[in-house]
Amino acid sequence: MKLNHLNFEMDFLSTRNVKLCLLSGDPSRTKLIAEKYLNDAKLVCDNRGLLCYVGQTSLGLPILAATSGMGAPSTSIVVSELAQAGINVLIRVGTTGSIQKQIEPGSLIINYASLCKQGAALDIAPNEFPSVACPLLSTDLYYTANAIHPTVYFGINASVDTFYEGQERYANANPHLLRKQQGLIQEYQNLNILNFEMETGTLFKMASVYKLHATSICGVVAARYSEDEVGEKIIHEVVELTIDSCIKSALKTLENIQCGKLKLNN
Ligand SMILES: O=P(O)(O)O[C@H]1O[C@H](CO)[C@@H](O)[C@H]1O
Ligand SMILES: O=c1cc[nH]c(=O)[nH]1
Repeated sequence: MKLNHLNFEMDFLSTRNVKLCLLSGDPSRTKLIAEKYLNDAKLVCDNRGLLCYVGQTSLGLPILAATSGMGAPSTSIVVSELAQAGINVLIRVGTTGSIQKQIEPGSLIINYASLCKQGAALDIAPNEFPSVACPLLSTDLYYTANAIHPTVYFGINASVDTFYEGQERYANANPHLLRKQQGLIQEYQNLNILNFEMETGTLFKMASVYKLHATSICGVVAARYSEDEVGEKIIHEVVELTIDSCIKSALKTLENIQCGKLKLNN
């Protein structure tokens, strides 16, 4: 039987012993991972902008590079189907906007927990259910990233459903944000939240409920603490540099699992 959206046979991955996955919001990042960082990558799904490739790490063992799409509803479909297909470790490789002044564009952030303000997650677990990463996976990723990149941060993010209103962007088709969105960045800065993005919170809740292991590493591509218009923008020049380090770090952590150096409890 085929999966509803990922379009490959339910047992396609398990019969090839593929259990580890790098999950990106952007399909072009999935393609990049497959073509530049994996050996012998083969496209196994191309449906609705959701790309999946099976390829091998430098250890000659298989992993999946998959697309979540943007936001929690799409992520929830993809993560559920990957779990049905036997994936049990997921590392989100994404982009993010920093809200803390010390975290400049070009830095990496590993999130070990999320303030999860996402509608889709409410269909999976109660609002109060913690949105936490796998601690062992996150810690290993923190060390691998530090060996690769000069500026790596470890902390809590806010996962929200909108890129504009939900992240207090005034340079928007709708500059009249609801009162509850006005001052959001300041409020979250005071809560020591490091960054905004749109998938991690739901991924973490799903992983806990489905008994999977998940974590998240993102490149900082926007400085949301900046008062001027620059802070509202994605800095595209920084994306490539940070994403290269995110992918290398996440791959190294998956290789640590493959060679037995990192053991995750079941
Ligand atoms: O770069 P990706 O992984 O898509 O992640 C971030 O970028 C998108 C918004 O531009 C959202 O999906 C957000 O979470
Ligand atoms: O500011 C940003 C940058 C990337 N992704 C987001 O969700 N927000």
